[in-house]
Amino acid sequence: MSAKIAVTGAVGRMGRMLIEAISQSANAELVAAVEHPSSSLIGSDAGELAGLGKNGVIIVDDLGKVIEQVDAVIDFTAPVATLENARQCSEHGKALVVGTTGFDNEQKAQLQAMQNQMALCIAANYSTGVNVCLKLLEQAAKILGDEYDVEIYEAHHRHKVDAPSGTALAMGEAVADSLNRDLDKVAVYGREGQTGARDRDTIGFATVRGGDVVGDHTVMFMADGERIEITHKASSRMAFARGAVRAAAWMAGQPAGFYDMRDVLGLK
Ligand SMILES: NC(=O)C1=CN([C@@H]2O[C@H](COP(=O)(O)OP(=O)(O)OC[C@H]3O[C@@H](n4cnc5c(N)ncnc54)[C@H](OP(=O)(O)O)[C@@H]3O)[C@@H](O)[C@H]2O)C=CC1
Ligand SMILES: O=C(O)C1=N[C@H](C(=O)O)C[C@H](O)C1
Repeated sequence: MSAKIAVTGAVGRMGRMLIEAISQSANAELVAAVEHPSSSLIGSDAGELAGLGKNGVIIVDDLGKVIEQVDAVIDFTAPVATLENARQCSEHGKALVVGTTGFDNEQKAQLQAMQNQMALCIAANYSTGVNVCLKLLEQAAKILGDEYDVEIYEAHHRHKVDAPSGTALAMGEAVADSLNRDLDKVAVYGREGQTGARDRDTIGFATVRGGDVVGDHTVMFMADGERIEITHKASSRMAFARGAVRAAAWMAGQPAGFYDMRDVLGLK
């Protein structure tokens, strides 16, 4: 049986891609689409906006109007919108797949506190490739230990509003945890001026924004005489969308609790 899905942020870059990915999935069915109340596209056909032709799903301005019809919600919007949608999912016990990035610590805590009322999946990146990279990074960091300097580079399109990317932060956390470091204490977000020599335990982040770059991430482990680089390059948002739809179909059958894409892929 296919899971009945609502997509929030339905007209956004990821929203449209998610609607297309659902149309290609045997395990998911689009039953609702939600957009910002101020959008001129409320009342439009979601399939048509995604370039698929009419599918009869009319875009509404509030998740509350459609939530009873769904098994799971996929939300790729912005932190404030995601928190509001999560509150509605928790009140109705609906599964939620969160793709939004850029939460502050307070927002993260508010989201995580809802895990007892709903099946909640949060991942900064739903592509299979990035989740395999996270696993490889844990292994590399454990083997290489403290002798290698770790730096993380990411590049995205000119419209991205948060930095560093959620994926870069997740990669930093994977490495820091494996090295028994606290990322909040060792992260360096950019360097300028007389910085002094590199502090051994730091994990540096470098951010590039421009053009239509879908998402590039490289983690470098550097020592005297050699360097290892683990790189992921996304060339289509479909890689994220397919993963999120897979997660939503899986989450629809899960008990309340906190999950990420590595649970969905069986990588834990
Ligand atoms: N986890 C993953 O695999 C991936 C995560 N992302 C993340 O997903 C998020 C969305 O990315 P993207 O699709 O490129 O962004 P877009 O800006 O294209 O889309 C976001 C959508 O959410 C809507 N939205 C924003 N704020 C609100 C609000 N307060 N209430 C209701 N609707 C709102 C926007 O409407 P409006 O334009 O009217 O504000 C828009 O339709 C980002 O955080 C991004 O980092 C992206 C790709 C992959
Ligand atoms: O905003 C984007 O586009 C992306 N955001 C996610 C992130 O912040 O890591 C995932 C992906 O890299 C694309």
